[in-house]
Parts: sequence; C-alpha cells; structure tokens
Amino acid sequence: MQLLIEAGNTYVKVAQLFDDGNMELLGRYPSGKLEMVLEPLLEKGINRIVFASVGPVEVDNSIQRIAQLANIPVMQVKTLRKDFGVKNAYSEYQYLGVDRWLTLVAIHQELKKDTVIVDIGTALTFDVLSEDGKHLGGWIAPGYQLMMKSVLENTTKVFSDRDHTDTLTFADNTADGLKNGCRAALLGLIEYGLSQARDKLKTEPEVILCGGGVRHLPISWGKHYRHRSELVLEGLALYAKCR
Ligand SMILES: Nc1ncnc2c1ncn2[C@@H]1O[C@H](COP(=O)(O)OP(=O)(O)O)[C@@H](O)[C@H]1O
Ligand SMILES: CC(C)(COP(=O)(O)O)[C@@H](O)C(=O)NCCC(=O)O
Ligand SMILES: [K+]
Repeated sequence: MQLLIEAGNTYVKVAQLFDDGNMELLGRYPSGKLEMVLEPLLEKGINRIVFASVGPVEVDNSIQRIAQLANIPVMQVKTLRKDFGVKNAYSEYQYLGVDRWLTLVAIHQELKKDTVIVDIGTALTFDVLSEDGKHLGGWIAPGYQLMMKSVLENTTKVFSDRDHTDTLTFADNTADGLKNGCRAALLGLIEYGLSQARDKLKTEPEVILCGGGVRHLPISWGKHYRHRSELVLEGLALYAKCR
C-alpha cells in the first residue's frame, strides 16, 4: 500500500493507494496539523509515500523527516515540462503549481479531450488543455474565502454572517451582498474563461470542477459539468502507480 499526500494552502489531503489500484481518501486536515496527522498513519504497512505540495518548503521537509524516521521511502512529485503526454504551457515549467500539473496529467490520461479544469481551493485556478495534451495556459485568482477575507479586512462597514444559501440572487443586505458578490466573481471568471477557451480550441470543451470551493457555486449551474473532487490525488495515484 502507498500513502498519497496532497498539501494545499489550506488543507492537507491524505489517501491510501492499494495494490489493486483503488484509492481511498483517509481525510482532509488543516495544513498546520500535518505532523500530528501523519505519524499515526505510518504504522499501517506503507511501502512508500508519494506527495506533492504547493505549501512552504517546511511542509516538504517535515514529510521527508517523518518518513525517514519511520524508514519509509518517499517520492516527491514535481511539475515537469512534459510527462504522461501532457506538455506544460509555462516557459519556466517548474513554476506551474504541482497541483495544477497533477490535474492536467490525471485528466489527459483519462479523457484525451479538449478540457477546462477549474480547481477552487485557497486560490481558484483555471487551466485549458487540448485533446493532444497541450496545456494552453491558465489563470490564478483568489478563492471564495480569500476574496471574502480581503474585503472584510480592508473595509469598516462590510460584514458577513452564516453560510450562504444556494441561490445566487441580488442581495438586499450587506452579508448576502458580499457572499453572493464573491460567488458571482468565481462564476464570472469561469464563464469568461470558458468563452475564451471555446474560441481558442474551436470546440466545446469538457469542464471539470474540483477543489473544496466548488460548494460555493450554485448547484443548478454546476450540475452541467463534471465534478472530480479528488483530482489532484488521482494525479498523484498515477505517479505512484507508474513511477
Ligand atoms: N468543510 C469543508 N471542507 C472542505 N472545504 C471547504 C469546507 N468548507 C468550505 N470549504 C472551501 O474549500 C476551500 C478549500 O479547498 P481545498 O481544495 O481544500 O483548498 P487547498 O487545496 O487550497 O488547500 C476553502 O477555502 C473553502 O472555500
Ligand atoms: C495557484 C496555487 C496557489 C493554487 O493552490 P491551492 O489554492 O490549491 O492551495 C498553486 O497552484 C501555486 O502555488 N501555483 C504556483 C504558481 C503557478 O501555478 O503559476
Ligand atoms: K486551486
């Protein structure tokens, strides 16, 4: 069995990859709790740890150190120029976030279609991938919580309250105005990106939604698209199986 670890900027996701190729999510933990979560997991017959991180180098170091203490080999997956038939659009390929790279690789392996991948986490990332595996580039924008936070921390009279409802209507109060404004910003970016992607690809791309922030999009809008909540882990599983 292999242990897969995806370290994002808010959450660390951990999964088991069994020898038969099946993957099971073990949990999602606040990024600061990594060490506490990892140590007990290493007691159950793990052959290798495969991880990818977009967090600070301290995260990489602590995974390496914990694994070394437990005498378990480690593979850190990093962004490449080209792999699994996907060609990175960045001229300085190593600067593309490894989470984005893993979603591209996982989707190309499975679909080989013109695709748009929208990953809504701490940040929202939007990536365009053609059916022949060429990454056509993408965008980075703040995710929902980050947008909310930036307005709340830089204004005096704007406030928020409980979770938003599913409907995305014009608001008649401050809290709903902020929440729905931020949700509409996510949606507007995705819609505009999609129109640009259609022009560029000359086809209607598949749309893949992933990341914990997908919950902020209205269900009636999102139901037209594929949801792949654990796409980064699926990319890690591919590396764990093949490398
Ligand atoms: N209970 C929850 N579990 C997971 N994600 C949540 C939950 N509630 C809200 N979210 C949203 O998911 C976002 C984190 O998504 P995630 O893909 O885990 O981020 P990252 O990869 O940056 O760590 C949060 O910013 C928040 O908007
Ligand atoms: C854009 C990101 C912060 C998204 O990370 P996340 O929201 O999943 O934590 C991450 O992919 C990253 O650090 N990228 C490096 C810059 C780039 O992709 O160009
Ligand atoms: K993201």
